[in-house]
Amino acid sequence: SWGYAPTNGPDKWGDSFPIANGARQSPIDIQPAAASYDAGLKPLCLQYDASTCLEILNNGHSIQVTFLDDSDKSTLTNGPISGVYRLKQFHFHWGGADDRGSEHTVDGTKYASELHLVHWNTKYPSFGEAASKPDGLAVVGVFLKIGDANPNLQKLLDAFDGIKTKGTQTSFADFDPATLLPGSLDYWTYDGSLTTPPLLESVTWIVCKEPISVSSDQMAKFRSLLFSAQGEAECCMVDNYRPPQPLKGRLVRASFK
Ligand SMILES: NS(=O)(=O)c1ccc(O)c(NC(=O)NCCc2ccccn2)c1
Ligand SMILES: [Zn+2]
Repeated sequence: SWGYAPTNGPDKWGDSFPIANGARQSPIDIQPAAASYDAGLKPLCLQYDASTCLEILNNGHSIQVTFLDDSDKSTLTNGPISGVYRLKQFHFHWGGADDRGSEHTVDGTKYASELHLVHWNTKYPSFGEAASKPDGLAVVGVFLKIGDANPNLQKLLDAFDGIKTKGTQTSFADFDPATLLPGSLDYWTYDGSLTTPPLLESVTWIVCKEPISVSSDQMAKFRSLLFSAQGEAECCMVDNYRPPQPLKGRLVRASFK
């Protein structure tokens, strides 16, 4: 199945998922000078309840923290979207070294990692239903920039020993994802897709301009995870990012001047 190796990575995804060459694929290179300031864009409203945090898992592509999404306890409202979107999960993408790892880039600049907070539109009955609709999902992207250690990542990193291999998970309670947001919620927004197969063109992307910090040592913890399952030849979970895709005439709007 799909992955990030030369044999099954991003350049091969189009063989099984032809939408890989579609009109609204993600990620993209964001060029701030070409973005259009839209005074009509509202501030993001992210309201999360730590008690909805369920577990942390290694799904063989990334590490993912999943949330109870049977009520409007953890939601995204306003910003570029209308209605209420529920938080389903968050996960990361990162590189094999500090000079790469993010999926979106800014004027070609790659960050060491990128956090994705995945929300689905409650006008649909579930994430799975929403994932196939053009307005079904909204993902907030936050860049991780190498600098001081980030204390808000530590609880997450401390859980990694229990989820080293593909298919492992552990309970993970009382984590507030708002602690991973930057001080400013200025953002760029554009219509895009899932950045992994099935590459569904159902995502309103909301990429924060301000990164959060992560230290080199903390990044090394991410790189100690494995793509491989227990008993398989060990394969380090690194470079699990899709490179930028053609903009194909799309408009990128900015919430700030
Ligand atoms: N990287 S991303 O675009 O934020 C993102 C967000 C939510 C996702 O479910 C995915 N992709 C993902 O989970 N793919 C494998 C499982 C899946 C998800 C959706 C529909 C069918 N199968 C990517
Ligand atoms: Zn992602």
